[in-house]
This record gives sequence, structure tokens and C-alpha cells, in this order.
Amino acid sequence: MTELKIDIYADGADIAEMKKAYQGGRLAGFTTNPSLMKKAGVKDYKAFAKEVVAEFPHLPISFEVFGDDFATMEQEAEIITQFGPNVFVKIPVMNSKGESSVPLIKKLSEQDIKLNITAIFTVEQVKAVVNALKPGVKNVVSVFAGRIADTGVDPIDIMRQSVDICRAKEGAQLLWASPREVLNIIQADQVGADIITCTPDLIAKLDGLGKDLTQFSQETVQMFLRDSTSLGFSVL
Ligand SMILES: O=C(CO)[C@@H](O)[C@H](O)[C@H](O)[C@H](O)COP(=O)(O)O
Repeated sequence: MTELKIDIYADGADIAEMKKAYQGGRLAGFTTNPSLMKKAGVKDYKAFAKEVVAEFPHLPISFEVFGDDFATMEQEAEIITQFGPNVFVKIPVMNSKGESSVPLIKKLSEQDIKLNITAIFTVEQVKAVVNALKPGVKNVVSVFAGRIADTGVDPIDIMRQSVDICRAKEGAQLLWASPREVLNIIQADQVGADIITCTPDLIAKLDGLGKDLTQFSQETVQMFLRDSTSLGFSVL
């Protein structure tokens, strides 16, 4: 069995799926975002958050602000942080107009609000965000490695540099966001990221970690046989 040092969080907003993922025994926390809440059909943000916090009072959970102007984000952050002592407030690194959230991040961090800064893609953004965080307060810095890879860029170097920047600030934890495959969990562990947040489907695939490849080859052929038998086809 491959030993992982990294904390694995579940990324989603479907409470039944979150509970199921937690029962697997590997989870150290949860993240959500507006797109995941839309997909899961969440109708009432506060009711949803209350239920999640009641279900997992002992695990870190990140809830995102919905506002796009900094005054609204600030008000929402002050409400979200009161959802529970285990709650992190997710603030996007910029708003939809591309205006930097760094001044707001600094303001909220100075109030000891635990933050998860999200939608980070560059080392420059990591530097600016970490610089704004109050030392000693637990914070999460979420770099979207999978979306970086979607542009054809290998995210490893960006993630390595991000780990180093976070290590220099007490309390800052680097989160590898948007992983696509189990290999990314190994890579995140190897670069020294503190957290990786994965969909429940990806978490389920962790059962394949360290599996014998010849055995996996045979199981794959057995799957083809099961399906060809059930289809009843023959080329003869
Ligand atoms: O909370 C976080 C990161 O802190 C996550 O919910 C984060 O938003 C998601 O992992 C990403 O948005 C997922 O990206 P993608 O798989 O849709 O490309």
C-alpha cells in the first residue's frame, strides 16, 4: 500500500456523496464551490452549510463567498466564518472583472478569519496572497493544478514553488485543486502539498493505488469478457 502524507479532502456539494466518501475512512476535510452547489441542486446556501457543518463538526470545510464586489464578499465572509470553528471562507484571488482580492484578503486575515484563497493559477498570485495572510492563522492557498494542466502546461514546477512560498508563512497550507487522476494525488504528495481536494469518483479510484499491473491487466480482460458475454456477440 502506498503511504500518502497529504491530506485528502472531498470536493463536492452533494451531502449523501460527502457522507459516503467520508465512510471510506480517508478524508481529512471538504471543499465546495458555487459550481458544485449548482450541480448538486443546492437551493438554500445557509441550510446546506448548516447541515454539512452538523454532519462533520470535526473536519475543515471550505465554503465560498458568492458576491463579486469586495464589500459583499467581506460581509459574506463575516457570516460564513460564523458557520463553525472548522469553517474556512473561500475568497477568489480576483473578482470577475480581474480586480485583485488581495486587499480584502489582508483585511479579513487580520481579523483572524480562516481563509481558503481559491482560483489561483500563477506563482505571482501565490506570492501576493501569502504575503497578505496573517502569520499563525490557519489558511489554505488553492492552486488549480488540473486547470493549469488543461492549458498544456505541466503544473509541477508551479506547485513546487507554491509549496515553498507557503512553507515560509506559518499557518499557510498549499492545496492542489482540480486533480484529474490518481497520479495527481501521488504528484501532489511528492511535491509536498498539504492538501488535495478530489471528487468522490477520484477518491473511489484510490482503491487502485499500488495495484499489481499484471493483475489489473487480467481484471480488464475479465471486464471485456463479461461485457462481450452479456452482449452475446460473436465475430464468427
Ligand atoms: O475549494 C476548492 C479549492 O479550494 C475546490 O472546490 C475547487 O474550486 C475545485 O477543486 C475546482 O474548481 C475544480 O476544478 P475543475 O475540476 O472543475 O477544473
